[in-house]
Amino acid sequence: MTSTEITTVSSASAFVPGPATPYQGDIARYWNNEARPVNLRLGDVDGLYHHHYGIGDVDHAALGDPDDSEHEKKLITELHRLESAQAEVLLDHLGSRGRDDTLVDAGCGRGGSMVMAHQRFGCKVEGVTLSAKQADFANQRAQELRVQDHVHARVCNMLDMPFETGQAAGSWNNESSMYVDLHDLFAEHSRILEVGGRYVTITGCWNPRYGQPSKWVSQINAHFECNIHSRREYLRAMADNRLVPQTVVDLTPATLPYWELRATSSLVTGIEEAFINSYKDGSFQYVLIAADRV
Ligand SMILES: C[S@@+](CC[C@H](N)C(=O)[O-])C[C@H]1O[C@@H](n2cnc3c(N)ncnc32)[C@H](O)[C@@H]1O
Ligand SMILES: CC(C)=CCC/C(C)=C/COP(=O)(O)OP(=O)(O)O
Ligand SMILES: [Mg+2]
Repeated sequence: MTSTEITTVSSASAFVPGPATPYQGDIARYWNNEARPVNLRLGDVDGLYHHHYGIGDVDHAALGDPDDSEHEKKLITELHRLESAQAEVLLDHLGSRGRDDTLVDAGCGRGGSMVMAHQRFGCKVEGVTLSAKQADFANQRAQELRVQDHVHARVCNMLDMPFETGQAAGSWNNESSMYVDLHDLFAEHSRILEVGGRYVTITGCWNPRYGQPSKWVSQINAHFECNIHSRREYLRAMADNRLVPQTVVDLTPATLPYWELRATSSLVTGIEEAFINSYKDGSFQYVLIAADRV
């Protein structure tokens, strides 16, 4: 039996096809097995679980004295605040969306951004992830928050989503586009988005001005089993798929305080140095791109 013929059962959806490629099978396994305290402890702060990084200045007054017995707890709360601030900025770039709209979170993780989008716009939010564990987690959270009629995750390949052509008023990738071919990805977003719809991504990308992916970028790829694209590739693949950038923001200076704070916490994972060094040597950038579907 080939991998495409295999079917698996998940409580997130009755029948889901097996992974489209062996690589996607590896990524599904990766996220099914993921339980890093840096993600779970931060999510426990307010019940919004993120798998992305933070932006904004650190509130040193909120952190208080490092010798304080509550310091670690305050640090976790602060890191989480910066990660939620990142999601708010992504949602800002979706523009004003109505209650009757459908938004699509491609690579939705545990669903924190989906809940935030619903709370902001009142609309329906559909998420896709390769991981059954993440989809179940996101749907469980939606149920606990009583938003399950509006927020729903499913196990599905973002390159082949079960949405009608033009069904979505907005869609996004929050740190999930480094797992797929960008031409395939933007062709699919372009298909599901209505004309005039909005696409937003926040991503880490290598900087063409540096030349090639640096050793730090290669280290990040190996750590997460992903394939970071260049900034140039994003813009080219969008242009080829009727996605016209309206805003490009270099968030690198805004994310460095998050990383420097995280590097001092007990929840370090060992990847902090690669992010800090690559952001500082200019080989890697944290960017937001918002594009109009034309
Ligand atoms: C780093 S996490 C980001 C999660 C979420 N966007 C957030 O901000 O919390 C990457 C996500 O991309 C998803 N992913 C990777 N490749 C995918 C694919 N081909 N189709 C659907 N989801 C995919 C993973 O399952 C995971 O949920
Ligand atoms: C910007 C880039 C290159 C992102 C790669 C994708 C990724 C793994 C994001 C964070 O996930 P996470 O929140 O699970 O990671 P961590 O455990 O490090 O917090
Ligand atoms: Mg994290």
